[in-house]
Amino acid sequence: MPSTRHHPIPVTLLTGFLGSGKTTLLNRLVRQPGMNRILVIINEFGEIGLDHQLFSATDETEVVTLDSGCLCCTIRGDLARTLRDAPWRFSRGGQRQFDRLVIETTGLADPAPILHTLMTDAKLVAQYRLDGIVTTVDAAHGASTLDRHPEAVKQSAIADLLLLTKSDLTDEASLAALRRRLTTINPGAAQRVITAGEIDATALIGLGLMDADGTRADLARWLDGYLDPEPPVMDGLSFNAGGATGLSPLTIGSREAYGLHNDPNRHDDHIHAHSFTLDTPIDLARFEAWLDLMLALMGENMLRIKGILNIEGRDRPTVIHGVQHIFHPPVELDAWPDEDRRSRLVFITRDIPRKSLESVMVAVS
Ligand SMILES: Nc1nc2c(ncn2[C@@H]2O[C@H](COP(=O)(O)OP(=O)(O)OP(=O)(O)O)[C@@H](O)[C@H]2O)c(=O)[nH]1
Repeated sequence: MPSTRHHPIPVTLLTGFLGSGKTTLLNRLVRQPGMNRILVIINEFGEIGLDHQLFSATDETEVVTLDSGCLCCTIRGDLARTLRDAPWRFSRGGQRQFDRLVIETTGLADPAPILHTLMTDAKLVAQYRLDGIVTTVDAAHGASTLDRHPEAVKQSAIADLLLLTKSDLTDEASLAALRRRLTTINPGAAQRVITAGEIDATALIGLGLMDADGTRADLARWLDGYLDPEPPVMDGLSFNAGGATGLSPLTIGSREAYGLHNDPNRHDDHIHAHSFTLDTPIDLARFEAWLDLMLALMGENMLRIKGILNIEGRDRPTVIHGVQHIFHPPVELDAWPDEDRRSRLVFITRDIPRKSLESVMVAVS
């Protein structure tokens, strides 16, 4: 079997609501030059309209609960097996036939269990690394889908890149309103408007935290969508820089700033992105204790956590990356990407008051 130990295969998770254009996008992508060495796994049983040599569909008949035993960690057993077997199944003469994996989820799926599997299954952790989460949003029906389906809100909330599809079926004002709404749900995700799945494949690559060599030159882009105090579409942003504690909280995307009024029945009004910068190095033991407690208490509502940490006594930055209560093992980067040595953390949460996060952030700094 080809070794993947030192070069885990990058994985792109492609999610998005039913009919939002995932398959259309994939069919266009795999035809682009240099994209023939992508393995596409479709986590869906039934008719598949993908015109590609290297793909595998999984059969959702068996449900497996991972070790943590909770509902949000149930995954289709067949998918986990397909992922484990793929490197040898798609190899010829001992040579793996693919360099990148794309997993397309079913439109109604919560993508979290798939991410959990990638992060916790020891064999998969050695074989693969998550490169990014791409979510398609139907520009024509996106707003009503977000209104009616919490799965769609969650798919948007955890994305690294949001692709607004079917822009030909909507008008500019509706598209702009949808974009603003998505910005409030997930201010750090880049947004691209596409038609008929037309996008350069390179735009979907390298969205994650780590480069293959363990450094991340573009770390700023990864976090700064959340941290930029003056992003162009976000007037009304409240920014409280500095303070006696050295804690610089940044509240992003208040709904009123976008002309959106809070409505507890709207799914996305429960989702908030909270960012923090910490000027002083973090006490690791206290931070870990806090994180364990937070995740135990509100794991399922902590949708995504990303952070670069300046840990007391360490010269190099440590990055953390979690989906709900599951974390990638923390990774120490080779070097800080720039002069900024502050710890930066982003939490995308559902129904977690900012104050709960804030009080403990002060405690660890
Ligand atoms: N007008 C228009 N139609 C599109 C566009 N992108 C996709 N479609 C159509 O939308 C329909 C659904 O697209 P799919 O690519 O099958 O969507 P999907 O997300 O894979 O759907 P599921 O697998 O059911 O979740 C198809 O009829 C596509 O031809 C677009 O940009 N414009």
